[in-house]
Amino acid sequence: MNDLIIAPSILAADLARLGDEVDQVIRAGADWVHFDVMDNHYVPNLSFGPVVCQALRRHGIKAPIDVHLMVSPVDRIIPDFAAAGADLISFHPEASAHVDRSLQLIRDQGCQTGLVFNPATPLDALRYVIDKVDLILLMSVNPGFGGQQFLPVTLEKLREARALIDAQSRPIRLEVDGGVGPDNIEAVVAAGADTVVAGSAIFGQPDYAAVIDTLRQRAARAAS
Ligand SMILES: O=C(CO)[C@@H](O)[C@H](O)COP(=O)(O)O
Repeated sequence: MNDLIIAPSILAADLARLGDEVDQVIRAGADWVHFDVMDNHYVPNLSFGPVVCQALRRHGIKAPIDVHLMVSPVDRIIPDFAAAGADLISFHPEASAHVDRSLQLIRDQGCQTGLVFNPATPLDALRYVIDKVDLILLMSVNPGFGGQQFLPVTLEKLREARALIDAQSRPIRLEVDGGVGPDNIEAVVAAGADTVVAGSAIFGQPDYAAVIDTLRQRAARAAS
């Protein structure tokens, strides 16, 4: 398995102290910053946009920023996030009229690409574009809110996505997002995830290093 990447979702951080929260969670051992963008249209909630991403870069955050667009349409905002310092930009195929074009647009801006699948969305869109995808993100909750319960059907879908990825000749990361924490990280990693988003499981604890350490230890059990 690839090295495990832990990407705390800043949606669950104390947003009044966002720069310090991100510094703290990266110092505590997190790998990426997961940046959830909600537009009150594709999902029934509103979060933050490129200016906040840029503010994190200006604050001095060097860790990769993994932008998850829960917006429709997607193309107009992609260059803004690339300019704001995103490293990877993911979107939902049903939110883009031209999935191939949106993936190419992300690449043209110098970022890595991700396609995101809601719990009830099949992986079909990958069939014709997998050669342009650097990361597959499986939602294990319906998107729009942090702090929801993990949907167990995701495990089967992770296995399906893992088989697809393993049949490719180039690396693609498999990320899971929603309701993931110490109680189920072993199961998601055993099912094929190599990149784990966790919001409330990390920011809801007083000691970020302790919870990230627990997540890594439990994930390692999947390999043994
Ligand atoms: O994209 C989303 C929700 O739409 C996620 O990134 C959640 O924000 C993860 O939060 P937890 O379920 O880990 O609290």
